Amino acid sequence: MPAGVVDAAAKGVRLERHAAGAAVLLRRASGAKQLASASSHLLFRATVLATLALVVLFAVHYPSLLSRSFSLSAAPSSGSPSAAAARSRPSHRSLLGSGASYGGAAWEREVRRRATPRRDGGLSVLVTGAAGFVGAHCSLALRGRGDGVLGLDNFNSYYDPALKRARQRLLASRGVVVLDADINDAALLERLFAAAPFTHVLHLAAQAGVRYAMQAPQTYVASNVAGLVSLFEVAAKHADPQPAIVWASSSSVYGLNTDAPFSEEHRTDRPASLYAATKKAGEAIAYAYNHIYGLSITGLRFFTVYGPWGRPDMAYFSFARSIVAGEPITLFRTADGADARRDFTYIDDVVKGCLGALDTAGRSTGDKSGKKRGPAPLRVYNLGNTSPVPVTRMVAILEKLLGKKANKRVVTMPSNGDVPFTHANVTHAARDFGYRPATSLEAGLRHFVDWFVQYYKLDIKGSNVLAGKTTKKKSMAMSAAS
Ligand SMILES: O=C(O)[C@H]1O[C@H](OP(=O)(O)OP(=O)(O)OC[C@H]2O[C@@H](n3ccc(=O)[nH]c3=O)[C@H](O)[C@@H]2O)[C@H](O)[C@@H](O)[C@H]1O
Repeated sequence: MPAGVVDAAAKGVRLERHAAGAAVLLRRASGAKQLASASSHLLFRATVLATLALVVLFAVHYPSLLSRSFSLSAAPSSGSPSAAAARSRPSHRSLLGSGASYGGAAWEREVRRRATPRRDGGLSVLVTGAAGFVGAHCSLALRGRGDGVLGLDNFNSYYDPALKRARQRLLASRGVVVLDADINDAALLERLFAAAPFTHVLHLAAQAGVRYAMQAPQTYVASNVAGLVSLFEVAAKHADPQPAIVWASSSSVYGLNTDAPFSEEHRTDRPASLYAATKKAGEAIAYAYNHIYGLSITGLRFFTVYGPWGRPDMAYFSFARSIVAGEPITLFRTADGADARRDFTYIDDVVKGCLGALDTAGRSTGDKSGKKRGPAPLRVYNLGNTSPVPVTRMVAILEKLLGKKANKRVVTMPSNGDVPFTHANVTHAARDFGYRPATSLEAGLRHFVDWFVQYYKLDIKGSNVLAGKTTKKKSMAMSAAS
């Protein structure tokens, strides 16, 4: 075969191959096109279905977001507060989410609404530790007089979180929302201050308990030092306007002070526990933030606060439980055989002190730019009862109220942070905001035991609590406050 023919034939074969290849490519291309078109149909349908599902989900949850959760109108009826609280759902959780999920326009609107006072000249207060003992009582009192209140609490398990949840439900039933949030979550605090112009912060979130500090020292640093700094930082640098801050210090800062009664002028440089040391550190930190940023700061030194809805870790509460259960209680005596004494202070008196401190807290003088216009108030007050009582006397009152003898074991006070006595001088608080403690330990414990028996649904025969002997109205003051 001539070479040209061979070439032509070869070219023809190549051309045929190319043609065949092109046909295959074309077929593949058209297949791909069909596939792409089928996929886009599928994608379109999936998008439509997903959108529909989202619409349905939103429709189901929207009411809980804005109405059910915030129309917290189911007030506890008569009967035990716990039962009433259990009937009221913790719906604000679904409403306000938790932690990082907080935010959005609807959330901000609701934060603002909660923070808005309902009376002329009312305060707008962010309460930290609002599901705690003092926090819950103060939140209700503030709300009851028409101030705007928004609470937050991290619901830690230092003591039974179920009690904190019960307080939260009670507050919810009175229109106070408590967010699940930690004071160390600076981003959340910033969002809160961006959403609402809080005029005041009542900062009660803390790691409490004197003796527990031996077991869990870091939790004290995290809450009482790092948490305090976190709050001060946001209040100083992000809040506009800067709020005035009233916060919980402690009688324990007097430590091994022997001058009595304890005055704010006495030395507080001998803390006997890490708890006391963190509260003392808090007072120094407050000084620095006041000095640098012009934050108005008031520290309140609480003296062994007790009452209904109290803290189960405290002696009066745990002793009551042990007496009812027939279990032994351990009483501490000093090395020279003296009874430990405490200036037990009733919760209603402390609430009045907290509100008085808020009402008289002057304004902060700084702004977000870091400038301050002049000195801002820096205050510290004792909130005690001014009449120390031996712990043995406290036990005797409980025995009488519960109609049952305690099984007592007396030991020498271990060196775990305890102090032998506390005794408050409250002349400064009396002078500046009319603080006058008015509740004897007998009366206060009666209110506590009344609540205690109802909350835990105890049926105590022979006690002085039931059979209408107590002033129910008074002991249920917190649940009745609105
Ligand atoms: O004022 C405060 O700043 C602190 O008050 C509270 O501390 P305290 O005054 O130590 O209260 P609390 O534990 O109820 O012990 C009371 C008495 O019972 C004695 N006590 C205690 C336990 C025990 O098993 N036996 C006993 O005899 C004990 O020796 C003491 O004499 C808060 O807990 C604390 O968070 C902080 O707020």
